[in-house]
Amino acid sequence: MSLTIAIDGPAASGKGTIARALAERLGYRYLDTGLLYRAVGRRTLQGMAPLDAAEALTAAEVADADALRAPDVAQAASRVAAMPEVRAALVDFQRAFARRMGGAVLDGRDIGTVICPDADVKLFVTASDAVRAERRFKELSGKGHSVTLAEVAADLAERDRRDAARATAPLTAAPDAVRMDTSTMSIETAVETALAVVGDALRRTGQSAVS
Ligand SMILES: Nc1ncnc2c1ncn2[C@@H]1O[C@H](COP(=O)(O)OP(=O)(O)OP(=O)(O)O)[C@@H](O)[C@H]1O
Ligand SMILES: Nc1ccn([C@@H]2O[C@H](COP(=O)(O)O)[C@@H](O)[C@H]2O)c(=O)n1
Repeated sequence: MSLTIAIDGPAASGKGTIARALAERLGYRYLDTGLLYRAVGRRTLQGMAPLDAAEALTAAEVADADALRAPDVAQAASRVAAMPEVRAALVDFQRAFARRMGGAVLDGRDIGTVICPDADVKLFVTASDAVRAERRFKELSGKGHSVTLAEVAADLAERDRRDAARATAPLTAAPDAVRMDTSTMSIETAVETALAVVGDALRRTGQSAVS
């Protein structure tokens, strides 16, 4: 037996960093569900209509990950993510991924609330607005994007507002999620804190703890 781990939170809170590290330490598969919405958003920037599920998944697989990380793609992703038909088209793929044998870690905005409401572990990862903006600014500048800290902060604020306000699957913590504020945590501390929560779930379900 193995676990399904759902990690949600606002943009640049560090959930992907934690999710990837957990998947690596546990030998689970990892799905960054934001990439699905980014792929759909990118296609709309290219003048195409929002896609059906199969096309979205292909777009996420074939698109160059760095291109999907661009700030205009993030905004487009957040706009298409507010469309119920786009979300509906992506549900089955995400749920099937979570159910496959061998354990899975998924991160996004609605994993613990809508995609995997029965997940064994739910984390809701946050950090202060200033810390998130600083982290994303560093990341984008490091990849050669020409952005200012103020632009990055405005982008995050607009996406968070839209993601939390939409009617379908808004960004919110599941009532049973463990909240983690990573504002003052190093990456190592954040990963160890998440691993401790996973360790509790493994013991609860009679499985051996993470080594
Ligand atoms: N605890 C931390 N301390 C310092 N930097 C961090 C920490 N956690 C993550 N980062 C850095 O912050 C940036 C954003 O992290 P990450 O991509 O994990 O966020 P995210 O919540 O998955 O964002 P998004 O939803 O936009 O994909 C990355 O550059 C990452 O290396
Ligand atoms: N489960 C999810 C995942 C993402 N979104 C939307 O996609 C945008 C980009 O996501 P990142 O995690 O890559 O930043 C995000 O702002 C959301 O609008 C979503 O709705 N549900």
